[in-house]
Amino acid sequence: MDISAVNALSYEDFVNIFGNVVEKCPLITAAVWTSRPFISLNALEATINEFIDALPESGKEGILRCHPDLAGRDLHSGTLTRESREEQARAGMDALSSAEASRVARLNEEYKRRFGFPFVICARTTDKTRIWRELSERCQNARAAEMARGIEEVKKICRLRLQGLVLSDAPNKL
Ligand SMILES: NC(=O)N[C@H]1NC(=O)NC1=O
Repeated sequence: MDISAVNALSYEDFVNIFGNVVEKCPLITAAVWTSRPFISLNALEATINEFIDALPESGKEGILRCHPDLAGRDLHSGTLTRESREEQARAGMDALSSAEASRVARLNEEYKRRFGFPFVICARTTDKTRIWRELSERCQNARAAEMARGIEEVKKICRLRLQGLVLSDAPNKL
């Protein structure tokens, strides 16, 4: 689908197709629909990012809380969204040893206990080793820094999901 086809979508089709570019936050997609027509994929992405940036802290925390833990309950119970399942699988989260699974569960809980929202990282741009390292290191950050970093990771995830849905006229790099 190219950007002209995106602009021609009905509201319902737009939300059905793009409603999960930010995990479990179709409200964002519904809100940016009114900004069409988009001159490019980058413009659509920028509109989503601007909407996110304009949210109060509580809204940004809400976006982070909509994200499933890496190798967490949703993965084990098969209730991840298709996008999250594919992303987590690519980072090896579905093939952990029991020791690794226990470690990531413990680190996720420690992170959530400290910040009140889950650790979020763009799994498609990293790997298991870097996830371990980032999860440990980022746990030491200040809450405000982690809120900002988590939202930046959400935007990376969103960009890759958009690129999977819309033909871009220029090669986007993360
Ligand atoms: N917690 C977390 O980062 N989850 C997300 N990351 C990603 O790339 N896909 C996810 O499900």
